[in-house]
Amino acid sequence: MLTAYTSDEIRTAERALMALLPEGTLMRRAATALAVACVEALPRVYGSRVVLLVGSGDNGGDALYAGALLARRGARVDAVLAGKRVHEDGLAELTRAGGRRLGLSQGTSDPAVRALVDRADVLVDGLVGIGGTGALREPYAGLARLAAGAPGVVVAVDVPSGVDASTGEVEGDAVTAHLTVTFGAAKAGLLIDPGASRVGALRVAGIGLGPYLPEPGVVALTGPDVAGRLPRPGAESNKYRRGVIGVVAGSDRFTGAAVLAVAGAVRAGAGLVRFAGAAEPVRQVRARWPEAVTAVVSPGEDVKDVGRVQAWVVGPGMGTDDDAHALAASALAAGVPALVDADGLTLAARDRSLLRRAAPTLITPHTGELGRLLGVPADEIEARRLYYARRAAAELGVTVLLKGSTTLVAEEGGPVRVNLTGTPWLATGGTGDVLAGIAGAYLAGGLSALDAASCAAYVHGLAGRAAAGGPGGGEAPIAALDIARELPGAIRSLVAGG
Ligand SMILES: NC(=O)C1=CN([C@@H]2O[C@H](COP(=O)(O)OP(=O)(O)OC[C@H]3O[C@@H](n4cnc5c(N)ncnc54)[C@H](OP(=O)(O)O)[C@@H]3O)[C@@H](O)[C@H]2O)[C@@H](O)CC1
Ligand SMILES: [K+]
Repeated sequence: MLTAYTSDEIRTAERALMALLPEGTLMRRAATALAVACVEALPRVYGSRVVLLVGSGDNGGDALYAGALLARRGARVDAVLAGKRVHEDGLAELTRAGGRRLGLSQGTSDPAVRALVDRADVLVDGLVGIGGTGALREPYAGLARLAAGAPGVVVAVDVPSGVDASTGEVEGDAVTAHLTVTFGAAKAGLLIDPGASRVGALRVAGIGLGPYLPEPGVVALTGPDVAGRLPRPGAESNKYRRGVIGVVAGSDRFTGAAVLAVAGAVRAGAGLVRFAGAAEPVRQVRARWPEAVTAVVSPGEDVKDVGRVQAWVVGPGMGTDDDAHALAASALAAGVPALVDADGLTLAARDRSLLRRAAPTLITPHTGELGRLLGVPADEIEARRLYYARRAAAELGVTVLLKGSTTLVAEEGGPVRVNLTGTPWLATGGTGDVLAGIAGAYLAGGLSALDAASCAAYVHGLAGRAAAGGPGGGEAPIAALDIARELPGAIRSLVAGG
């Protein structure tokens, strides 16, 4: 499991470790790791051009010491000093190694600065790290904009400047890096958008902080974590023991969501799928998924008549009228785990009592749906994903899977799980319905809401990548049903350790 921390947690650990070590040890460890990363990013070090963007704090100090190491290996190193102060020892080290310095007396539009940035093979962003607060101020903001047009490799020191290391929030200009070398442990903000998309490749450089770190507030499951959690049939299994999932989805107007949710459930390995809905979606589901047991539910009927299930999925495409409300309420009245998605969430936004249940409840909103549930604009949620995922879990008393550029799974009292698989190509109609089916199958298979949600997000992301053209993620458009098709292969390679 990858663990991630806030700036304060890192600082506390850093203080505890620093008290045991000679002064400057940690910075030298950090600078060495940073210099090694720069060496690897360069075709050859000797004769290459390295430009350091240096802020006033220790983040700048790291850049200066790393620059000194590169200068000693024959690189031409120029430091652009952006702050009112500079890490004096770091600057002295760079100067001794033959590096040069340039002030910003003429501002960031200084042609000399632009020329350096334009010719840099590697541009090192040492403006601010975990000490950064709020939107980048000038002249740092101007340098971040300049870095955006740099032709060389942009390497961020600890955190891309302008990204809040604790939350991933980005208030103004921020550096977009090709590679971020972060020290001691991952910072939560490096895993969560909008910050995460500024990070590029992430390298965590150990500097000995491990024993001093607290319980993490943010974690990410890795492949083996997910493989170890997935429900798998044993010799004693039968379709009922493996988990029967009930799906309440679709309407005479919207039939696709029903087919897609059932597809996710079947392909994720549900023992049996029971589908309940209006006549037309039932017809469509029967035609596409003969494996499912279907029942037409007329207005006023109770879904319980469909048969016993171990978990319900309620909502995709079911509509939001009174009949839909009654149907959702009858499924959610059952004392088994339930997943509420899409129209089910719109209904819950109008009537929160739908979510007040004794059995575990998982909601799977995108930012717009969560916005309606909390009464907050969607773009505000997009900007502060970690905060709102946590708040929703606490306020609504449910497990929250917040979809979008980085999927988060939050439950009160525990660390938030970030999903690291996926591809931007997943942002297309119907993929959420497939995800609901997968997570519902895992709930029915006996996983907790937290595990069902995070394992579903993981395999959904893997299948999405495969559908887009390859295990690492290709660049091809995908349709939602492609994800269901790729699921068995993705799960197979995950379980095999691939
Ligand atoms: N943790 C570890 O174990 C290790 C940590 N190490 C390193 O130390 C780094 C932390 O260093 P740090 O504490 O000196 O803070 P840092 O990030 O350099 O920035 C602080 C300065 O930035 C400024 N500033 C702030 N916000 C701003 C804004 N919005 N816009 C513009 N300016 C802004 C503000 O300057 P001021 O405005 O006061 O002049 C403030 O003083 C850490 O990220 C890692 O790289 C390694 O060396 C060793 C191991
Ligand atoms: K930085």
